Amino acid sequence: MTAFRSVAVIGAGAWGTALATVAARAGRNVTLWARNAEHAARIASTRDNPRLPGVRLAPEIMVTSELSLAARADMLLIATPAQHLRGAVNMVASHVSTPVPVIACAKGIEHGTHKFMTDVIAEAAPHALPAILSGPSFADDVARGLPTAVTLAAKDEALAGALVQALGSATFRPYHTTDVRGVEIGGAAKNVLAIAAGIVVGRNLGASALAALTTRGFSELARLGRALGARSETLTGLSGLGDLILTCSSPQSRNFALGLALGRGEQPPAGKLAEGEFTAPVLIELGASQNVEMPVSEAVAAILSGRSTIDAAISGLLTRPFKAEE
Ligand SMILES: NC(=O)C1=CN([C@@H]2O[C@H](COP(=O)(O)OP(=O)(O)OC[C@H]3O[C@@H](n4cnc5c(N)ncnc54)[C@H](OP(=O)(O)O)[C@@H]3O)[C@@H](O)[C@H]2O)C=CC1
Ligand SMILES: O=C(CO)COP(=O)(O)O
Repeated sequence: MTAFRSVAVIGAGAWGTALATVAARAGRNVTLWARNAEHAARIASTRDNPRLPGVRLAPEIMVTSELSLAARADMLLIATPAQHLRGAVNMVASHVSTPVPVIACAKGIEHGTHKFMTDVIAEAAPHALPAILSGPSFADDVARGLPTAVTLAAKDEALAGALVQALGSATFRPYHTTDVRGVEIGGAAKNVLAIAAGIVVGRNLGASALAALTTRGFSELARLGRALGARSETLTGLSGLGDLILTCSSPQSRNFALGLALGRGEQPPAGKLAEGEFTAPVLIELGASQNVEMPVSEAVAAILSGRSTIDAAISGLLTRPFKAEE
């Protein structure tokens, strides 16, 4: 397996910037690609990205808006929002003719197609070796070198292991798996559930309610995962339960912060990407197509679309028939 000496990160947002830092720390030659030339030039000269304020970019990281420079790396990390991943991979694909690993770092499901991120990569870049990186990891923590652990999945175990070797370090510990779908489901669903958790806190429903919501949220994440063939150890692992715990318990999460504002009846934070907002409608369509009950996700989707008030959604969840715990 190749040593993966060079890494390009496509998308210079908070997560792309943190991942560039991680790859540099792991000893790779790193290129960070921003779509906007002015933005790229400003980050390159100031070594600071306003999307991840307070983090100084290591001098050895090359920042560019030239896609041909980035696309020649030994592996590509795609760190755009989930709904823009196809567009980004389409652009990269025209520069890639060898089987290079393309790792999805976004958490979501594509609107319209219901496709998960690695399926989008496989369609948009037929030469690529799709993989996914996901797990409990705030960009700010990762960039500052605080200890974090994530899951990295590829269908080929040797490839997943080699990618982990290339990106891992003492403070960024990826665990490898071949359960690509399990990793994708956890990352997508937890963002929707984190909005619900934020609402619970914003409405002052108490710590017991938050624990109940998080646990019942995990139940529906796991039900959907099982229906789609995910392994239980993935669902209870870093990219499933691990990321759910993180984002359902911290206002540092933009999804939780969105729910918190909604629950308090305040304006949601402006200009902050909360993927759960985009994932919610697709997640419940996917659940329905699999005959999987997802009441918490459905409540979030109904609130976000204006089909339900928060009070009606909470009352709907609390008056569901009693049933056996599974
Ligand atoms: N932040 C975090 O802690 C973590 C985020 N993630 C996931 O990473 C993904 C990205 O999130 P994050 O970096 O935080 O979001 P940000 O909003 O910080 O950044 C998104 C970046 O994507 C760029 N972008 C948007 N559309 C395109 C496009 N079509 N082509 C190329 N680049 C594009 C934006 O460019 P521009 O600046 O020009 O607008 C921006 O730099 C999400 O799916 C998120 O769930 C995963 C783990 C942790
Ligand atoms: O995915 C994340 C942490 O694992 C980041 O969460 P938010 O997108 O909710 O900020």
